[in-house]
Amino acid sequence: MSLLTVKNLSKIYKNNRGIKNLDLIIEPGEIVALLGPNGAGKTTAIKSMLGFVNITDGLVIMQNYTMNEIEKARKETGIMVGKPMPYDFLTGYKHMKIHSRLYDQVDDHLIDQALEAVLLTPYKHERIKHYSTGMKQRLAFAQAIVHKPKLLILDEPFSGLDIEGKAAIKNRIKQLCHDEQVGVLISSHLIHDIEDMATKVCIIHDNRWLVTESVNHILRTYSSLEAYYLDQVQKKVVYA
Ligand SMILES: Nc1ncnc2c1ncn2[C@@H]1O[C@H](COP(=O)(O)OP(=O)(O)OP(=O)(O)O)[C@@H](O)[C@H]1O
Repeated sequence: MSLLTVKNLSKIYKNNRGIKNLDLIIEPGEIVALLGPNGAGKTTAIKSMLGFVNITDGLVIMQNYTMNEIEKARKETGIMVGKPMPYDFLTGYKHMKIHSRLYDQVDDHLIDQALEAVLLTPYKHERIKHYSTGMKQRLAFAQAIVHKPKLLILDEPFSGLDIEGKAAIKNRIKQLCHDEQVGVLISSHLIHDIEDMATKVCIIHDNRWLVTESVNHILRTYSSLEAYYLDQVQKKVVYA
């Protein structure tokens, strides 16, 4: 059974922008990159799947829940959307402790594991107001994985991260997919951020879905994901 099925999803704002006709499936163990330039509709697509905005049309089934039960689906999913906004006066550890009250199964061991995965162990008793932007981003990822969800939905998770922070998060994502068959959706406007981990790419451009394709399949024909991406965008311009 798929972890996420999105069919013909559209969210069209009054200005006629947003996202149109998105199709996407995430199976256990897959890392799906939602690729598109700034303003393409990535965040709108993710907010629509998660029920944070009312959709215009389409179908979403997340971990066997329909849109009517999206709150249950969200609780079983690891989510990073928007700028992290933890309480500055808490320590990283206390922040995780309070967040974890949402879940029965999260104990100190899981909190420590999540903080370790994002290299925050040495700073866990420091107040968040002393964290850098990248440290807050890493804390947001720790928060997303702490309850061991089977599905992760991450909107631009690498923004503001340095090389080590990015590598730590990528390694944990790959490990979760490989060892625990977690499925992951990662949005990015940078192919280089996802090319060493994505198993599938979903390209959106100009507020429209273009294509969803497996990376193995793409690399049989194209020399790189970048070449494939540029070809898809070029075809769209020609046929528009
Ligand atoms: N609340 C809103 N009302 C009207 N238009 C909106 C709203 N939110 C986003 N848009 C428009 O919808 C389009 C898609 O925006 P979205 O934020 O989803 O893009 P994105 O791909 O996530 O971009 P970025 O990479 O810059 O974060 C943009 O043209 C944006 O201006």
